Amino acid sequence: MCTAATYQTKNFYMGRTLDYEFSYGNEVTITPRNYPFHFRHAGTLSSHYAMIGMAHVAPDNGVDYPLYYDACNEKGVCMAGLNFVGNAAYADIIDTKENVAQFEFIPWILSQCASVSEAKEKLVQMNLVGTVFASHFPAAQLHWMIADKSENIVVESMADGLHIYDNPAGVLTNNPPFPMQMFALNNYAALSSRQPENHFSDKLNLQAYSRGMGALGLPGDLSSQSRFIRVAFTRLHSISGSSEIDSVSQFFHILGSVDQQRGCCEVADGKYEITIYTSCCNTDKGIYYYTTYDNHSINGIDMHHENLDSAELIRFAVLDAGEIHWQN
Ligand SMILES: C[C@H](CCC(=O)NCCS(=O)(=O)O)[C@H]1CC[C@H]2[C@@H]3[C@H](O)C[C@@H]4C[C@H](O)CC[C@]4(C)[C@H]3C[C@H](O)[C@]12C
Repeated sequence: MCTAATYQTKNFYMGRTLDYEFSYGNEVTITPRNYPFHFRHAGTLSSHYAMIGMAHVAPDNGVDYPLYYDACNEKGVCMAGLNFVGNAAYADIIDTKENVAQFEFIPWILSQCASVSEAKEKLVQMNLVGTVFASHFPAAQLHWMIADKSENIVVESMADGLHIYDNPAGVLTNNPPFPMQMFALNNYAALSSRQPENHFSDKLNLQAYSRGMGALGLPGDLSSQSRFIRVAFTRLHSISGSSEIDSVSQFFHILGSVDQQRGCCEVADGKYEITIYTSCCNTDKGIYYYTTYDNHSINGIDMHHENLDSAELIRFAVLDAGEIHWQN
């Protein structure tokens, strides 16, 4: 399971949890402006917007290629891919369209679009195809959130075509398709961050005997529908200062509401899904923050501290080891 969300304070933030039972091996990866993208069907882009995000880097014709999971570009557009297993379906190649392989979707949008509005224009001419990166990497079955400070959309490629939805909740998880996730919010319209009043019956003296009872009924399990509701509630009620540390700290608390602990979600005999990493990107400043399952300290990488005019990927190994700051 995975969850992505956005958050607005003085700056605009987007991040995700990456939940899975094993890691493909990922690094925080900056693609500078002059790294040539050789798209499989859509030609070569020699110069483009720079981006930073989490990627598995693999050789492609002798050159390192960034297989992004989530990323943000220097214009403040960000994008995350989340599992959509059983529902994702990619199209066949159509000669009259711009054919984009599923693994190229994040770089194809982020390298060329300065806003979600520009991304929407690109999507009109795009045909998302199932071309694989390599034979040992079958096409990932995903759907995507694309956001900037003004707009948030979800893109789902299904057997009946490409769907683009506005995302007023600012959240994406996994199955079912996005319109069903949004519809389920209707069931929780009565939930509140305030204490409840007794609407049950005036014949009974019902009391709020504990704090937090306004949100009684908020689903606590790890299913993607429940995580969608829980993160939407947490995000929409979130209050924080607008400084960088206040905002980033609050963002990690929002996604912390759907953190997956080892042992609670068994996906095969003895195999458990966990939150491998949680990310938070300051999309205005191009800073990528992350924590990992064992490393709860917030680590940060600022793309503007690197030479963004270069032509080679800039890669940072994830700091995975947990640390305790002893005070005596
Ligand atoms: C497994 C990841 C998604 C995690 C997730 O959504 N878990 C939820 C599980 S469930 O639905 O609730 O069961 C996805 C997100 C991004 C994916 C990767 C990226 O798409 C980049 C390449 C794409 C290649 O086709 C496959 C390898 C790959 C390197 C992908 C491997 C894997 O599918 C990743 C890492």
